Amino acid sequence: MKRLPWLAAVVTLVLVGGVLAAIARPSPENPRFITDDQGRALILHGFNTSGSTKRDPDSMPWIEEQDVENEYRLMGTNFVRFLLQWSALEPAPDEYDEDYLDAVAERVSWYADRDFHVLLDMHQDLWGQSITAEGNVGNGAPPWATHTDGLPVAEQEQWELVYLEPGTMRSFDHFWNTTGEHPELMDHYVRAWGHVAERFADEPSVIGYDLMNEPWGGTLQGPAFERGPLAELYRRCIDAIRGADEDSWIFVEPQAVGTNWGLPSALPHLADPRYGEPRIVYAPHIYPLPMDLGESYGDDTSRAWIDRSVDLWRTNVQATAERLEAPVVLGEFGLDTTSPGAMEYVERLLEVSDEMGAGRAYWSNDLDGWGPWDYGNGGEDISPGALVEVMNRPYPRAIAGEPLAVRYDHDTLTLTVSFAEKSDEDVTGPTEIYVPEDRYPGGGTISSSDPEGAWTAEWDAERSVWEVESDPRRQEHELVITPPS
Ligand SMILES: CN(C)c1ccc(C(=O)NC[C@H]2N[C@H](CO)[C@@H](O)[C@@H]2O)cc1
Repeated sequence: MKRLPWLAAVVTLVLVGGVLAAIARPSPENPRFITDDQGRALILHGFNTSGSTKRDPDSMPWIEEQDVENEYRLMGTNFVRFLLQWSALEPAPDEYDEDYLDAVAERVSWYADRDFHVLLDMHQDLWGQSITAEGNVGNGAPPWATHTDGLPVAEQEQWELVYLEPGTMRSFDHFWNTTGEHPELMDHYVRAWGHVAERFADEPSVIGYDLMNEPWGGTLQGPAFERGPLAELYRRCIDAIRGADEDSWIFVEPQAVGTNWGLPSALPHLADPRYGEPRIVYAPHIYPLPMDLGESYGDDTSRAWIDRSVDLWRTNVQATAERLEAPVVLGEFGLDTTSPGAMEYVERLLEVSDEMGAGRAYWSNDLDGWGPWDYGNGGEDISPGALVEVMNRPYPRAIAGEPLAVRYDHDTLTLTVSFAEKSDEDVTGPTEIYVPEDRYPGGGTISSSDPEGAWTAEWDAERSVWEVESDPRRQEHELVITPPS
């Protein structure tokens, strides 16, 4: 991609300056957290798995079970955004491929056996493979649901521009019923989600469903799209899922364009008909515009623009999460790990998601220079890349209370976890903190603000996790973990 620093600066200045004036306002921290069946707040930390799914003949990621084991051993992750393909799920109208779902379920079990939380992501990019005859550009929707009306779709040097191709625009316009000619498409999509929910409703490791990856409104953009057909799709999918699964969390994304850069979303509040607290999660992505334009975090001027974009993104994400009354999971963040300053950028986003109390999934677990692996010999030789050390950081997997703050100081390797007792709810089980054994032999040193003898900490060497039982008589607790003193 050509470097256009002056354009990056001008465009970002306009975006950040203009929108900050209109939108920026202090907003309360993340109003809620995703909780497990013991009422504990979950901090989700993991990867998108994987980009390779888009081109795999079976629509499966490249990973095998040993790769899941390696990921846990090397990085202690507890979350995976697992890519699904509608085209594999429903190869013909109302015909579901149960072998495909069996293959998904097998991979879910690999993660379940290691206490991961699995988010099933109905992934699309550029609508679907059959927007071009070669089938090598888009992914997601099946051919029978793709109506380009014969309009052209030319491949582009920058893949994103294919979203603007007439045939791609038409395919989306038919799906959102902007044309009024194919209302059946959204019907099928909604029923497909209902079928997936029926299949995984009783799988406790499936934490939830991400209804559509990076939605694109075609000729309908911005609030007209997000508050119109996108919200309609979400409401219908929520109802279909709740007809089969009362308890999983339902993840909704804003339109990608603009919000990936930090601009505000107009997504409206979405009701959850389940009995009890709503379980809707706001799941935006972040790809700062200066980086999309080729700037790197290693350049001081660009880093300043990127940091301002990240701050804008955070402000607007928290405003939308407040409106949705939803916890936040950063569904995608990532970059070319060989670019200058790449690891500092990742550290910054891990810090921001910690401060927001947000989960996060790095894009992506692939052998492609963005992922955590160095690889050679056609992918046969895989070894940990630079990203592994950055992602392999101590973090609280589950917090037995209401999180107040999670702070990791990578200079002193000190993790601080503060949380309050939740008097109004039953919370059972320990606070679980993953600590990488390599830099914290034996789990390092752990301390609590609770009185001596009123709290306990057990080191589970097999999982590399501290299990902490705190003093219920204390309203607030602060745990501090450092390398062995
Ligand atoms: C014009 N539109 C609609 C558009 C432009 C750019 C992206 C994008 O960069 N997305 C970032 C990453 N997300 C996908 C997977 O979800 C990756 O392939 C992209 O790198 C998305 C949409």
